[in-house]
Amino acid sequence: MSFSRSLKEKAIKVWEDGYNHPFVQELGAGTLDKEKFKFYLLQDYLYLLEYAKVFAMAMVKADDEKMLSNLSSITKSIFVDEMEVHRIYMKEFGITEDEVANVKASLFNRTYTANMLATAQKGDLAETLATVFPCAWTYCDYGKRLKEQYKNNLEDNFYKSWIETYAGYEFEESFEWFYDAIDELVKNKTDKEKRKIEEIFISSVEFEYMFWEMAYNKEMSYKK
Ligand SMILES: Cc1ncc(CN)c(N)n1
Repeated sequence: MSFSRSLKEKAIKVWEDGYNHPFVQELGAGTLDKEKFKFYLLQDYLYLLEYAKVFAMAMVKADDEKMLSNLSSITKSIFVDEMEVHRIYMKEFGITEDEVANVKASLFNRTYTANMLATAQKGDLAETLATVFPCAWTYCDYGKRLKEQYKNNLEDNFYKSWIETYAGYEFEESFEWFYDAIDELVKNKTDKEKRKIEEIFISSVEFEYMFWEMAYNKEMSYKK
């Protein structure tokens, strides 16, 4: 198995805990409290703005045309395809543009995005891709699995658009190039440098888990 594809196994415990998190499972079953989803949606909107900046930082580190073009396409797909899901649900919830403009990022959301941006700022291109790789890969994996697991009641599921977006071919296509790109970038790295990339990847899987947890508990800040 290639280095990039083996990364999931390195984080398998928290990866599976993420899939089995009540937020993800209840979303799949269609039973998730809409207020929890609304909280997630608004926080995720802010998250995606910061996530897109990591790709902009990756572009500055890239030299070849293919890499630049892939990074530019995924950034476009964040604003066009992923944000479309947000627009659908925001309309459904009657969330106004004013409301969106006034949302404050939760403490954990700020922690997660600050970590991604700091990794991108300090690291090379491989490290920058490793910090955002789980963001795309876990969503694709969870989306596909939910679609299969809950196929019998998908039509009536309020969260069908979310599931179908992340289970869809377009989403997978937007980041599939990551596997070969990471394998190419680590070719000349030492074992120690590869371990660092693994650690960055695992951290982001952990952050993804905690994002579900934050949303499920609608946690804006610390608890006393
Ligand atoms: C927190 C989070 N992580 C990942 C994704 C999928 N790009 C997302 N929309 N939100």
